[in-house]
Amino acid sequence: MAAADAAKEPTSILNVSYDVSRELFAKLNPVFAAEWKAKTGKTIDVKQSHGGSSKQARAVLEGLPADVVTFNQVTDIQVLHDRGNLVAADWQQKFPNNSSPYYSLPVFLVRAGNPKKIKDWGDLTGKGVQVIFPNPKTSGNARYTYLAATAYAYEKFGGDNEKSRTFMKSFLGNVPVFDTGGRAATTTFVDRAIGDVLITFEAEVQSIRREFPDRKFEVVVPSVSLQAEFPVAVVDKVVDRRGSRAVATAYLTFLYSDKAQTILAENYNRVNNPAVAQRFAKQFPPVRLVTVDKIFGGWKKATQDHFAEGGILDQVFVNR
Ligand SMILES: O=S(=O)([O-])[S-]
Repeated sequence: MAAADAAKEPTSILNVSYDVSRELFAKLNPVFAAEWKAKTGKTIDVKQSHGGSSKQARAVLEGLPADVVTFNQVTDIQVLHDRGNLVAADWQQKFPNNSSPYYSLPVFLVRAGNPKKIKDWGDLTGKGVQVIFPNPKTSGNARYTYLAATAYAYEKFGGDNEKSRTFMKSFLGNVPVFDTGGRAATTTFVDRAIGDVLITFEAEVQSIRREFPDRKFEVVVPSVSLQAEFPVAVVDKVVDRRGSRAVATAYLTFLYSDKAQTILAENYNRVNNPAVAQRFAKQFPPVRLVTVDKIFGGWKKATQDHFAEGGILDQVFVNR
């Protein structure tokens, strides 16, 4: 790089991320900064921004200068290409595993002793059970929950659409409040003590359990859940303007390193690195995971069918 360009290199980058990843990236960022310093002699400060993932994607489209995005759903990155040409068309090919350095799934957190005896999705539709998860219109986390429950219903009712819709109507009818993001849903369940079950990513559920040992929350892993991906991308338009491409790319590459994969697994995110996955295997109960591609024909179709204006979500929720 020419001296003039090097002089322009920024001393910070911004990672715009989903709602419940604050603490995770607060752990990863200083490790990356130390590695970057050791390798290049340069100081870098990785700044963080968090919120409901689709809301965050909209903010980036509206000008929030993200050098990188670390989201929880491919559509939230794809929209940055489709609507703003901010990321490359082939962004999913830029990093391993379709640019998804880790994965997770929605699981349940219930109150001490599991008083409502909640074991599976089918236990969440009964009278008197209150279910907490955020709004599928603004939160990727919530979309995984909604689709996981739908996948369960499809299986249970042998693909019968009417029965599945009735199931989803009861399920959604048991949600007393739809927060905009995953962390607000956590606050509703933990601090406001509303609800019998919180449904969110396994990493969030485990971190709540560890943070509040005296509350004796219990984790329940349902019989089937949906694989959640956590895709990442360099925001080309921003890094080219700011001169931060090298450090932004190194940052996302770092997420695949043994060190970062270990931190991810320590924080209850499932990883693909075989050695790290094996070392942490005990903390991840086996679960049958289905995918959006297999059950719903991919995110594009799932979004059109379920989450678009007037889609199945609007129909089953409004008509409850
Ligand atoms: O951002 S989130 O609500 O999907 S965790």
